Amino acid sequence: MTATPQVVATGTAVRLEAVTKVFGTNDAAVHALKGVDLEIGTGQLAVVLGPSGSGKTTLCNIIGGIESATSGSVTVGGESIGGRKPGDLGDFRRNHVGFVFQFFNLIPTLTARENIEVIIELTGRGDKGRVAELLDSVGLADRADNFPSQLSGGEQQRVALARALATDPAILLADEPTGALDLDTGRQILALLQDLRNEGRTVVIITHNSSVAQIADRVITVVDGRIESIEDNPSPADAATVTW
Ligand SMILES: Nc1ncnc2c1ncn2[C@@H]1O[C@H](COP(=O)(O)OP(=O)(O)OP(=O)(O)O)[C@@H](O)[C@H]1O
Repeated sequence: MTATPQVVATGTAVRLEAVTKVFGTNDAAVHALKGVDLEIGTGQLAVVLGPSGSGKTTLCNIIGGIESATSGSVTVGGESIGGRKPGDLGDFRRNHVGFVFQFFNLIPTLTARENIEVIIELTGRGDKGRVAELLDSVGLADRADNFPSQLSGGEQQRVALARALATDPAILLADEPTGALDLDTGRQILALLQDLRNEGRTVVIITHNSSVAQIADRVITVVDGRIESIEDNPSPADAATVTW
């Protein structure tokens, strides 16, 4: 009798080849990425680690179509975006990517529900009838009518996560999602991100916190604009056990 084959990632969600990014020109040029090659599989949770200024956010922004690469090839969700300017990538972002940021970036004059609805209106993707379900999925069913100022940091990050999911993105990019949170609250956000990975979504977490790498399928370390290492972890830790 043959063993049942283990189902692993079925494709490539992100592929970067020889990607460079230079900000500014001549004497003022900053070489933020100096030839980056990497792959992230569909349904993987990848953590991009690196010290401050190493190029993590630049990498995240290029994957998400917020910045364009100076050179190299960038393929995300099957779309080749390497040579395209951010202004031409609106459809790409709407169709493929959800973003979560360190400081939540909620609109202060809108309630939790409205912060999600506005993204559905702006992108034309998602279903306003699912907003309550989205808030429930991040444990905030009873806070829909609260403004950001009435929510804790962790709760605001949950709203931001629900907002990112409203358009049903194939890839979720989270730049320092626990950076403004205490340990317990940060762990809860990591657990939600891990749940999304377990549901088959591709999740990329950018952080300088090496403890977060414990929950990753793939750990990509960036140093001084270059990939220092890419390591695969066959048995990622449960987010609830991670500490820092
Ligand atoms: N718009 C910009 N103009 C000029 N230089 C930039 C710009 N954005 C980033 N840089 C530079 O590119 C390099 C990489 O920055 P990046 O923000 O990607 O690093 P990071 O690893 O995310 O850092 P941190 O952890 O501190 O956020 C840094 O030297 C930074 O100063």
